[in-house]
Parts: sequence; structure tokens; C-alpha cells
Amino acid sequence: SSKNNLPPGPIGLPFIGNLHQFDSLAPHIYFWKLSKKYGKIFSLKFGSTPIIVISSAKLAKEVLKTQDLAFCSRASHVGQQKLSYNGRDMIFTLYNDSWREMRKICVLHLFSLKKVQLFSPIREDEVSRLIKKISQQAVTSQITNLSNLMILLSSNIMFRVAFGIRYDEESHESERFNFLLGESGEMLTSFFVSDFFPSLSLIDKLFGNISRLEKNFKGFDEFYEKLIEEHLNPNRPKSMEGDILDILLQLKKEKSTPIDLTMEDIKAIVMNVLLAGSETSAATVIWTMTALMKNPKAMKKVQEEIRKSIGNKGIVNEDDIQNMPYFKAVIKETFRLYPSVPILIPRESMKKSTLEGYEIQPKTIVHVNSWAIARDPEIWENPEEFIPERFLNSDIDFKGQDFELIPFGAGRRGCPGMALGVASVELALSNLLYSFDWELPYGMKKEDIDTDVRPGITMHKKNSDQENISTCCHFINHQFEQFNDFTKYDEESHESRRFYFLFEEAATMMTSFFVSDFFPSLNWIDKLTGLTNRLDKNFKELDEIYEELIKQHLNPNRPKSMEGDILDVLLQLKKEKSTPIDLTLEDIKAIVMNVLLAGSETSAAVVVWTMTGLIKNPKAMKKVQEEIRKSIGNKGIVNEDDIQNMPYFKAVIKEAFRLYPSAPLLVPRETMKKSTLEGYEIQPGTIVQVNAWAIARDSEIWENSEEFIPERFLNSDIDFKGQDFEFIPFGAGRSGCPGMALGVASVELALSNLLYSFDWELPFGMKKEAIDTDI
Ligand code: HEM
Repeated sequence: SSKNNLPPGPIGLPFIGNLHQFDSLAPHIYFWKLSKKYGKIFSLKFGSTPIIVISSAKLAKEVLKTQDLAFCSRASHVGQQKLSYNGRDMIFTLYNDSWREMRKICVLHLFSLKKVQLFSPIREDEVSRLIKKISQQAVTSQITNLSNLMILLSSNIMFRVAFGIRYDEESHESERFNFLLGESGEMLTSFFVSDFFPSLSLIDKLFGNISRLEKNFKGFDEFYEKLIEEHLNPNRPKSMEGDILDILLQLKKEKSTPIDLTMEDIKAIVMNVLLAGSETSAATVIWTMTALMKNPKAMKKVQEEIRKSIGNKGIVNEDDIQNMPYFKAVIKETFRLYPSVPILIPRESMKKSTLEGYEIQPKTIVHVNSWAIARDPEIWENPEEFIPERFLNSDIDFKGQDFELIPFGAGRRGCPGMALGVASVELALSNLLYSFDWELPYGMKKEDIDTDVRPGITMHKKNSDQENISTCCHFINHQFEQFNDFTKYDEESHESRRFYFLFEEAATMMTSFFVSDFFPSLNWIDKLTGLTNRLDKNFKELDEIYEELIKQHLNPNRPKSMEGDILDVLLQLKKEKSTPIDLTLEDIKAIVMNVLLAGSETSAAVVVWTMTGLIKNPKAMKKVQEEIRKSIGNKGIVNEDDIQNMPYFKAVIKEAFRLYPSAPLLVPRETMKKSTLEGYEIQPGTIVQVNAWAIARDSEIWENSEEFIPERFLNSDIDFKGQDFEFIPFGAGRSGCPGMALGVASVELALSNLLYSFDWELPFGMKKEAIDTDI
């Protein structure tokens, strides 16, 4: 491109621009690769929206400092607008008077250094709870899933800072809050087709994104409402005094701010604090641990520094941290290599301006790739390597003055919560390193530690419960010198968790809505939403597992237990060529996939639904437990043969299959030829959905059809085997489920033993009416 024109960039297509090429899973890496080809400033188009990407410190300074005022607005995004009460917040709102006032309020009243110090007891309390929890896990030989613990720690800290109270971690409220928080994290960055093509908003609806967003918004709003009500109560707990919600409500009441704060403004700011504060700090701690596990020398050095400095004190306090230069350098190096917000939060230009001689139009989205800048070999020596020493004799800091290192952005819209975020990161990390020695789960090498990322504004390490270290750091508590044998924890093994994860992914992929199924030419949308990539990855990883298992099965010295298993039978049939068609290895893998997928999810779901039905219906629970316990007596376990003599138990299972069939629409069929149904002509290639769920609730057939009444099956011949069409949880006919007997056997055995061995009750504080049957 010539000067006074757009910066260079890849050529796009009419209408969609470069959207079909975009990698929404890891935009920082995608942009980084393009910068190598097109330069430190290049351009793209998403639909008709112009995009500029900056990848040098010099240009970052231009955008974030010299010409800050021209580049300090934000672009509109469906998810962000909704969750910020139509941009009444600070992070996602356009640059305008209201943002300026909000920012002043926040900087002055919420994020000042004084406030950061005021919240110090909350951080110290949460971190010491964390250390205690990990110690307990050590004693019981559990692997520590650091990712989960860190996310919980940060969200607990931010929750207390915002609302002054603490939910018990096992409580219903805490779980719900963390679920909502995770959901909003996704919603704020999800690709909404309507952001770029308003006329295609139907697609967002179809994907289910809009209803997910509405649900998330409503869930959070109810939370805020409840907490506001509690804060306004004169008898509120003391701990609520001075928390962020309290400060904001006070400012509103006193009308002491230049703009009158509305309740929606307050909720929007609280949302910012919760979201911006939790994910980012957690991700930074996890990345630091990941980097240290991959670099044992740095790990040793930083632990020595901390332990020497703290001695036997037992815990690191915030004041101690100032005397640990190597520790500080480790954190800087993590912010350099793994900035948790790698392309900052996109800016939008407000007026015509010039960058490197190129003309930038108003309403251009500007991404500053801080991740790429911090790996620029022109600035950093061995940029890909984790070398904290580089910061020991250097003045470079991450505070927004040195544009080669800007994990918190800079300028007018730079992060105002930096001090709060860094305080949490430093305290959590120093204590983790002080209190424990960390090692990888059994069987994992440091080369296996990946640095894959999860999509989202916050660059999280992927928590796929598989190859990741820091998701599962096994540790030795150095104070108690406790060594644990992890090999006995089979289910906790690397392989088991990896397989389980892949498996769940596969189940999701099988039913996800792919735009290209209906509009093949729009397949780039599936790419953009990340579906194609997720699918390819899932396929590849499962394929590797099948390959490995096939190899093990073909080994003459394989374990005895492999003889006669399904894979063994199939390999044998292939070898003997004893089937009418020659089985290929792909046929075998495909069948194994069918068995695994069709067999596990469905049976698990039935057991869960039956327990749900019973807990909601204590009388049925009592009756079925009495039947089982009477029949089994003191034997200690229910065996499969015992089950035949338990008519009420059988009726309970039937009733669960009726109300909660685990494949409610069966598997859709496609017509093969023209045919007639009820006099209507059905064309070949028509998809036919049989709603087994609806049929089993048809009030013309079933009395009180919505109620869980196992008794209805006691004197009835109706069964689910595909002969009684009012009740077809396994389908029927040619493609009815061939695995029914296998599935029912698992369900019956698991369920009867659960009911025989234990009495079940709801978690503390939950009533049976609160049990939802959401799916
Ligand atoms: C390790 C922790 C954190 C990191 C890495 C981080 C990073 C960032 C980045 C990169 C931005 C965008 C800056 C830009 O566009 O130039 C940002 C904005 C923001 N951050 Fe943070 N942040 C962290 C912690 C926090 C905390 C604890 C809070 C508040 C409790 C917070 C509140 C905000 C807000 C409100 C904005 C929007 C500012 C605006 O648009 O005016 N952040 N943060």
C-alpha cells in the first residue's frame, strides 16, 4: 500500500472482509504471524469494519500516549453492551463524559492505593485459607488442581472486596456465582455475528448465544439486586461496611459525585470489578507457576529467595514482598511472556488521524498486540525464553511508561486496577512458592507442559485437565516432608482425566449447531466461532488415543484384561477377515467411538435424573430404598442378579426414563424416499425428529404426566423396549438403540447400590423446591 492510504494487510473477500481468515481462538498469535508478513502496523476488515493492528513499542506509544485522545474509545459488542447495562460501565463504554466521571469515581474511591491497602486483610485471609486447603490435599494424597484453586481464590477475593461477605465454597450460592462469572467471561468475548452483520442476527439466536446472554444477564442482575438489598438493610453484617458496593451506594445516597449514580451504573461497575479483577490475577499466577515448572532453575532460585527472607514465619505477608528482587523479576517476566490480556481491550478511533504516515479513519478498531511487542526480538534478547534475570538490572516496569512491556495497557484507558491485581498475584504466588515444593503429576515430564491458551479476553492457560501442569501440580509440603504415592489414584491419572475431557468435548461437538450444515458457503462462521478448530483438535486427540490403545492391544504381551474387550473383538474380526465386509482400522475406531459415546453419557444421565426425581419425591425415595434394603439385607452390595426381584425399583427407573429420556429427540432420521404421514407428503431428504420426551408427557396418554409417580408402572405392561410407542427412550425399529441391555445393566447396578448404601440429602441450606430440572 502507498502512504496516505490504509496500512498493508491480507486481502479479504467482498462483504465479509478477512473474517473467514481470522483465528478467534488465539488472536494475539494470529496477529503476530500477520505482523511478520505485513509489518508492525497492518490492516484488516471484519465485515465493513476497518481494523488496525499495532505490534511495536514505538507505535503502541503513539496510540496509547501521544495520540491517546484519538484512540480511546471502545467498539460496540452485543455481549459487552448487555452485561454492562448498555455501556454504563467503565471497561466497555465509549469514550464520553459519563466514562470520564465513572473513571474518576473508581480511581478516587475504589482503586486508590489506600483502598488497595485497606483490602489487604481480605487477601491475606483468603491466601491463608488456600494454603491450608492445599496442605489438607497433601495429607490425603490428592493432586492439586491449581487452575481451579486460583480461579476460586481470585473470585473469592474480588467477591469480598466488592460485597464484604464470603460464601462458603461448597455452597449453592458460591457455585452459582462462579458459574455465572465463567459464563459472562465467555459472553463478553464470544463472536456475535450481529456485531459485524446486523442483518444476520438470526444466526446468533440460532447458536443459542442470545438466550445464553439473556440468562446470564438475568442471573447476575438477581445477584446484584439481592446484595444491594442486603447492603441497604440497617442490620447488615459489619463486614459490608466499606466494601465496593457499599462505597458506591453511599456515593449515590450522598449525591456526592458530579453525575447522579443510578442503580444500573452501580451494577455495571460492580460487574467490571468482578470480571476484570478475578480472571486476570488468577491467570497470571497460573502462568507464573507454569513457567517456573518448565524452568526448574528459576523455581529453585525464587523459592530460595523467598524462604531465606521469610524463614520459619509460616506465611508471607504483603509487606515482606518488597525485599524479594528475584521474585519481582519472575512476575515481570511472566507479565512479559504471558500477559493475561494479550491484545489489551480493543480501542476505537474517534477521529481521523495518522500513524506511520497511514491515514486512520474514525471508527477504526485498533488492537495493540502487547503479547507480540513483548516478544519482539529487536527489543528482547532470546525473547521466547523465560529469563527473570533480564529484569534484575533494568528499570523497565509494567506500569505503562515502558511501551515494550504493557500488560496493563497504558494511557487514559490503561488498567486502573493494576495495584489491586498485582497485590493479589504477589501474595498468592509468594505463599504458594514459600509453602510447597511443586512437582508434576506422576508420569508427566516438563516437556509435556503445554502453553496452550483458552479463548477469551483473558489469556488463560487452557484448563483441559490433561497435559497441563499447573492445572494439576502435585506437590510435596516441604514443612511436613510428605511424599505421596500418586500411582494409586487411577481416576486422577493424567490419562483418565485427559480422556474424560476429550470425551465430553466430543459429546458437545456432536450436537453443536454448525452453520455450514445448513449453509455450506458460510463455513467461515464456524471457523470464527472456533467450532471447526475445536472439532479438529478433538478428533485428532481422540484418534491418538485410539491409535495408542490399538497398539497396546496388538502387542503380544498386552495385559490379560484386554482379552475379549470390544476393541479386541473388533481387531480379531478384522484379522480373521470373518466379517462380510473387510473392517478397516477407521471402521474400528468409528465403532469404538460409538460405543464410548452412546454408552457413557446416556447411562450417566439416567442415573443422575433418577436421583433428581427421587430427591424431589421423598416418598418414592423412601419406598425404593426400603424395597432394596429389605431385599439385600446385610449383604453389603447389590449384584446384578438381585435386581430382578425389585419391582418398585424397576418402576422408578421406568418413570425416570419416561420423564427424563436421556436422548429426548432420539437421533434425528432422514427420509430416504417419498412417503406419506397423516396424509401429508414427505419428501426424500427430510429430517424427521421424533420427540420421545413430548410423547412421554402427552396428557392424553399419561395421567398427571408431569409428576414422578413410579406406581404407574407397577400394574402395567408398558415397557421401554421399543414395542410401546408412548414410551420410547431407546427409540424403536431398525435404528433403535442396540445397546439398551448394556445401558440398562449399568444404570440398574449403579443406582441400586447408590440407594442401598447411602441416605441422600440436599446440601446444607437447599430445599427440594430449589432443585431445578434445567438441562
Ligand atoms: C493481573 C491483573 C490485571 C491485568 C493484567 C489487567 C489488564 C488490563 C488491561 C490490559 C486493560 C486494558 C487497557 C487498555 O485498553 O489500555 C485493563 C483495563 C481495565 N482493568 Fe485491568 N487488569 C488486571 C486487574 C484488574 C483489577 C484487579 C481490576 C479492578 C478491580 C481491573 C479493572 C480494569 C478496568 C475497570 C479496566 C477498564 C479501564 C477503562 O477502559 O477505562 N483490572 N486491564
